[in-house]
Amino acid sequence: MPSLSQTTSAIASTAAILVISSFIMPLFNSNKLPVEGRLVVVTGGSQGMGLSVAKLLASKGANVAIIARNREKLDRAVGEIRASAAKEEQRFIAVSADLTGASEARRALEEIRTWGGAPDIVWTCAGEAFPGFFKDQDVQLLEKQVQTNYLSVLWTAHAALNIMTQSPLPPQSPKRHLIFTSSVMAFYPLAGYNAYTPSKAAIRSLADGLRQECHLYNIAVRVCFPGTIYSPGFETEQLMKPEITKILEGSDEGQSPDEVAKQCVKRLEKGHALAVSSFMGETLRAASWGASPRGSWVWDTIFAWIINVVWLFMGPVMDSEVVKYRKKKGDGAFYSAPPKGA
Ligand SMILES: NC(=O)C1=CN([C@@H]2O[C@H](COP(=O)(O)OP(=O)(O)OC[C@H]3O[C@@H](n4cnc5c(N)ncnc54)[C@H](OP(=O)(O)O)[C@@H]3O)[C@@H](O)[C@H]2O)C=CC1
Ligand SMILES: CCCCCCCCCCCCCCCC(=O)[C@@H](N)CO
Repeated sequence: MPSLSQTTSAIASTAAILVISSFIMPLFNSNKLPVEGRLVVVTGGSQGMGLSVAKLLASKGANVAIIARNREKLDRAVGEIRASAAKEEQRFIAVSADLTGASEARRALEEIRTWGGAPDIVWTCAGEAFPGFFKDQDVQLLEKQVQTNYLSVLWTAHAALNIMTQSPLPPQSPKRHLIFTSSVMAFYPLAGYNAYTPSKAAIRSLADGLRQECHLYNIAVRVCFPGTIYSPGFETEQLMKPEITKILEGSDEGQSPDEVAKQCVKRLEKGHALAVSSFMGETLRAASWGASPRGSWVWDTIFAWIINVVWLFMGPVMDSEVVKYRKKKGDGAFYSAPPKGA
């Protein structure tokens, strides 16, 4: 039996090693996402999180190309991005394209290649949510959300990878990156977002598979999982969001687009494959790791054990909110109206 003093000193020295190494290790950790002088493409870069990402990377010295549909918003955004630049010689361009079409995505990226060469980093931020009850949404709206949230990423990634692999970098160069934007709801779907969330979950799946495949080209594949972002898109979605959805997502504090960009970039610079932007994101990710690479082996493993137990209680609590809401509104309140004449 070790004595009490032996046990105490073992614990104390382990703690000391952990504390000291947590100060020393960062000194050896290089930035995994250097952007200075490199070409970054940001889809959905004309507003919200995409614009914040573009401005932040411009402030770190990147040349930035943004893609979105609306020309006026694009032009205004490029002005803002240019104003954030670190140096005079950085270059910026805005390309208008609807990324839900494969040929448009290809054209936009080819236009950028002609302008500035093959991109080093392609970060997809384009996406939009139209919350509502699944059964009440018309099929066009269901399809549109798959197109804007999933197909736009699929086409962008496909075109980008083809362009990147046609102009290989010298072996010692920092890695090229494909970065996708999903949502914390890829980890925990909520009522009212069922036309949107599956596309965000598909993005995570695409990233996990492509990350493995892209080791063939030494290209890093990453995903960000923001929670609520107080963006122009969020204001629009609030107008149609069911009350119960607002209740369910109410415990998420939300972040400004600038804060989301800052938090995601910080974690991508550390090399996180699944980059969250908040503690809520970390909590929701904890029980959803599967085989994805962890950010911190020790912390993510211990936290996952804890959260797996927490969900035993939180899952039913969240579901019971919906049942409570149904009872408050009266059973049958959410049924569809019978067809006319029936
Ligand atoms: N807001 C939130 O609470 C959350 C958002 N997210 C995700 O984060 C990302 C950024 O969200 P947010 O900051 O709210 O963005 P916004 O909705 O404010 O902006 C969306 C951007 O994407 C562009 N875009 C939309 N559709 C297309 C298209 N078909 N082709 C090309 N560009 C398109 C828009 O420009 P234009 O309309 O001119 O094309 C705009 O630049 C999205 O992927 C979103 O799904 C994730 C979690 C939470
Ligand atoms: C383990 C215990 C945790 C239980 C708490 C669960 C709370 C869930 C909050 C989810 C917030 C969803 C924000 C994403 C929004 C989004 O993607 C859209 N706004 C798209 O635009």
